Amino acid sequence: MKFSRTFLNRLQNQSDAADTVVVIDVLRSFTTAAVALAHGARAIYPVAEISTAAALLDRMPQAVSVGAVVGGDPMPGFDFGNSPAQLMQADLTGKTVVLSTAAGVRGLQRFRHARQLYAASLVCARATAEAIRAAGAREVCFVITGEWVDRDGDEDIACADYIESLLRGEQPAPAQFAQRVRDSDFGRRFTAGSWPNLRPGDLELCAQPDLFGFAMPVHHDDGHLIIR
Ligand SMILES: O=C(O)[C@H](CS(=O)(=O)O)OP(=O)(O)O
Repeated sequence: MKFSRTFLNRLQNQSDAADTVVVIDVLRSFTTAAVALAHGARAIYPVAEISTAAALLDRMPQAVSVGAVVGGDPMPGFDFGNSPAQLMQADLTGKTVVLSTAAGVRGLQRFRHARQLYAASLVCARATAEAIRAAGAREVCFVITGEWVDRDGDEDIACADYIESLLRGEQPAPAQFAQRVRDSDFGRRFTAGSWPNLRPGDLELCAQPDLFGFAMPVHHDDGHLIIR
């Protein structure tokens, strides 16, 4: 198996990886998505544009809207912010979720034509590695969504390192990757006390390796991406 990395927010090095693409967003989109599925959501539509989210919500009035703007403040008018800790308290049994976030969802849309596409975070890292192996991947490209001019993105790089190590047949110690999530530039904002919508409870959840035993393959449904 061959491995590569792409950084969503760099103009350079944007490969058009077409085999297996793993879009990583530990803080917080794909931890939020995993919690939503674990709490009963039947499907998640990751949409980048607000207009698309609005159209889907019009078509599916029972759907739950989850999202945040760049920086992490909740999307105005949505039912929930991009907060896994908040969703842990919600009963989403049988619900459809429309997820609109600034980085993770954009990464999925950017690589929507990959042969196999996964949304991944630390809470489902081992299950993601197992799903990739079972699908017979030849080339795996990890997309790092959390690197910005003022953030190192190491929460996502750590998750990529962990999944890649598992795929190489190594036995990595999960705790070191969890610590990197906490120590990342964005991770430290959750404990700084100066970002009211970035709360420590979210960081604690996002830094739990393999909390869930399922992967999040992304499929196509009537012109939209869908995670079931
Ligand atoms: O809401 C979040 O935690 C982040 C904010 S930002 O876009 O990285 O500034 O969004 P996400 O898409 O989950 O990375």
